[in-house]
Formats: sequence, structure tokens, C-alpha cells
Amino acid sequence: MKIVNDYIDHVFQPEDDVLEEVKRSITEHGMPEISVSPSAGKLLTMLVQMNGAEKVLEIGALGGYSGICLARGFGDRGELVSLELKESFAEVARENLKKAGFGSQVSYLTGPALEGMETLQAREERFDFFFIDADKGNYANYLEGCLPIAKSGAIIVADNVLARGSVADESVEPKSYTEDMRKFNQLVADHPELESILIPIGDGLTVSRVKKR
Ligand SMILES: C[S@@+](CC[C@H](N)C(=O)[O-])C[C@H]1O[C@@H](n2cnc3c(N)ncnc32)[C@H](O)[C@@H]1O
Repeated sequence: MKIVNDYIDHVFQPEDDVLEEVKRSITEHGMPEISVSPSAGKLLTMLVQMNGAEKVLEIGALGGYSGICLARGFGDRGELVSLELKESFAEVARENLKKAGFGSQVSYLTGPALEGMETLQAREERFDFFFIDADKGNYANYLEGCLPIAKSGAIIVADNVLARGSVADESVEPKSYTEDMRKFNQLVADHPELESILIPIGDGLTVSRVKKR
């Protein structure tokens, strides 16, 4: 997986100075270096763009790398809401989104994401794009939490669904989240309200479209 991903990153060169600076800030703040891969970030930008999404919900902000990639997809005519457990991480992300030119288009709800999703549902907010990238044990709950606040035709993307290949390749040492991801992938594949596929970029992304209802 790594060789193929390095090749894609090398040929398509999806990372620029702004995103490199985000990574530096993550290191300087002693935060975990677990942002999406450059190519996965580029794919997020393109998916938001292609879907014409203007209201995007991110679950798991870290330092704002994927947030910038999502915001680049809607440019100056959209809004990103991001759910992040840690206030200190949300502060770093907020600062990085501001530097990238999206300061007035992003808001952070801090605390457990499931609570944040309940708040959004109570406010009757609706989204046309979701990116799930927080604690893996809750992916199924996040998916179910997205559906009541999704517009018809919305896109739901989830990261790390290949668990470094261990979901499919028994020769790869299992990760702590391998079994969670196997169950999540099956849930997404069989879900009656979704049409889905898995794209093996980065650590693997499921891309689902909420069927018309
Ligand atoms: C993999 S990182 C997100 C990376 C980010 N999407 C990016 O690519 O730039 C996971 C993030 O989810 C956050 N997180 C973990 N558990 C959470 C929870 N229960 N609710 C909200 N955020 C959570 C972590 O603090 C961390 O910032």
C-alpha cells in the first residue's frame, strides 16, 4: 500500500506550502501526525467540488489539514462545521484554516462528536458532505448520526477503512481498529440507504452517496 501511495503522491504532487505548514504546526504543537495523506486530501477537495457541496461536516479536525482540503472544494461559497474532541486541537485547526483563507467559513464544536451531532440535529442543520475521521470504534455511530442530518444525495466519506491493508491482507499485522473497520465496511456496503465503494488511496476511504428519498 505504501509504495503505491508514495507513487500517487509523487506523480500528482497534491501537497503545497499551505498544507506543509499545517503539518509543521502539528509537529510543533506535539500533536499526533495522523492527518490524511496528501492524495486523500486532494480526493476530498475534488469530491466536494464535484458534488457542488456547500455545507460540509467534518468529524475529527486535528490540525485542520483535511479541513483545508474540504474547504478548498467549496471555495468562497461554502461552510465547514468541524467536530473535535480537544479544544486545544480545534484552536490549532482554527488558526490554520484562517491562514488558508477560510477563517470566516469554519466553525468548531468541541467535545465528543456524537454530542455535537445531536446538537446539529436539534438545530435542524442539514449537510451535503460528511467526512468521518475520528475514533474508529464510533464509525458506525457516526454513520447513523449523519443520515438524519444529510440532504438527499449527500456524500459520506470515511477514512482509515483499510487499516493499513490489514482488513484484507492477513500477512499485515492487525491494527487496534482492524475489526472495527471490517464491520464498518460491511455495514456501509450493505446499507439500504447508501450506494458505496471503497477507494484504496491513503489508508482507504469509503465513499457513500445517500440515495434519493
Ligand atoms: C485522525 S485525526 C483527524 C485528522 C484530520 N481529519 C485530518 O486529516 O487533518 C482524529 C481526530 O479525531 C479526534 N477525536 C477522537 N475522538 C473523538 C471524539 N469522540 N469526538 C470528536 N473528535 C474525536 C482526535 O482528537 C483527532 O483530532
